[in-house]
Amino acid sequence: MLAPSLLLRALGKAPPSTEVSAPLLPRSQAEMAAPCALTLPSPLSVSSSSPRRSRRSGVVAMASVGQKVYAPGVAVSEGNGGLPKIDIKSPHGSEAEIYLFGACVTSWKVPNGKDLLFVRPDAVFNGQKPISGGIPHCFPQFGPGPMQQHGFARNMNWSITDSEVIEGDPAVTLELKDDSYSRSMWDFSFQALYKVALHSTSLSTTLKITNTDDKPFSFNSALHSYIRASISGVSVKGLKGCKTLNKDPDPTNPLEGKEEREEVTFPGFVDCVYLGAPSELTLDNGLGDKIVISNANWSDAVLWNPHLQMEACYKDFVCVENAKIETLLLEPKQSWVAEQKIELI
Ligand SMILES: O=P(O)(O)OC[C@H]1O[C@@H](O)[C@H](O)[C@@H](O)[C@@H]1O
Repeated sequence: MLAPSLLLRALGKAPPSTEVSAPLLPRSQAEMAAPCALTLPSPLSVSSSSPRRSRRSGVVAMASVGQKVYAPGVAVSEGNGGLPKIDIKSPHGSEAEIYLFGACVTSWKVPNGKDLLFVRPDAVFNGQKPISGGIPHCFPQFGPGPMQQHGFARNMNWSITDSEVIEGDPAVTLELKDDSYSRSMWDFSFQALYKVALHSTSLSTTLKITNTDDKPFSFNSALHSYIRASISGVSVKGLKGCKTLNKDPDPTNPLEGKEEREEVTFPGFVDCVYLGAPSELTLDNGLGDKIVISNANWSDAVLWNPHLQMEACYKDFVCVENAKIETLLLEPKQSWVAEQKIELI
């Protein structure tokens, strides 16, 4: 049972919307709709004053204002450190957990019970430091840069704006808006909407950043995905030919190069940005699983394994991050949308 104060935080500041949240775009549509930055004519949220339910082309949505009513397969509970988390369960047997702090997906279990994500043993759940593991956000800065490492979205509380069932599977949408904390680092008004949709063998996320200010802003971003692995057996396919920015040895002065390998492996420390990455990478996690990480509009990728810098856990994970490294400019009212799908094949 969630403590009342936590429940209030979980229910968040914004009323859930039910009418206009679209199912995840098929890849081709997402690409067409968002080649770079697109202007959406109308705001995304339509608020309701009482719980209600709508059904449109396979989408069932349930939401309430100030009441704990979510779509079937979606619940809010108390997680580590008393932080609220969303639990989503698919009737196909997969499940995921998302902390409102950082909108961080910390667990994604496929029907055989395996959790394909990894949370570092040094992760703290105190609502102060970002959660080190799962899929943290890097926004509005990937870094290094003038702001704190990876920006602020991973250490702010997001709120739930929508929950729905799409063709039998649950999905939730979280929202982040600027506040005094974000403005102390980045003085802009913005809205981030993050939709997480569970399927039997895949997890999709759609991130939409909207400039709600009256002046343009620039940002970059990444989904810093920690994938459970056995590092000596890990390989990532699909990056051959990409321009690389190798952050080893100096992250502030990365070395330019080109990836020549069909398969990238992790025999030691790796911290490398791949510019113009393809829309699909194949990861062998070294544990017997093949995972396809596909995306629309995340133009770049990052591979990271800390090796002996994190002696206690480096063997157990690899970060394969979809990223937008080259700075993106959004004019007032413009939005940028990017989608990621992680699929066990
Ligand atoms: O420990 P953090 O702040 O989550 O960052 C971990 C790493 O994240 C990676 O994305 C960066 O490329 C690395 O340079 C960085 O060290």
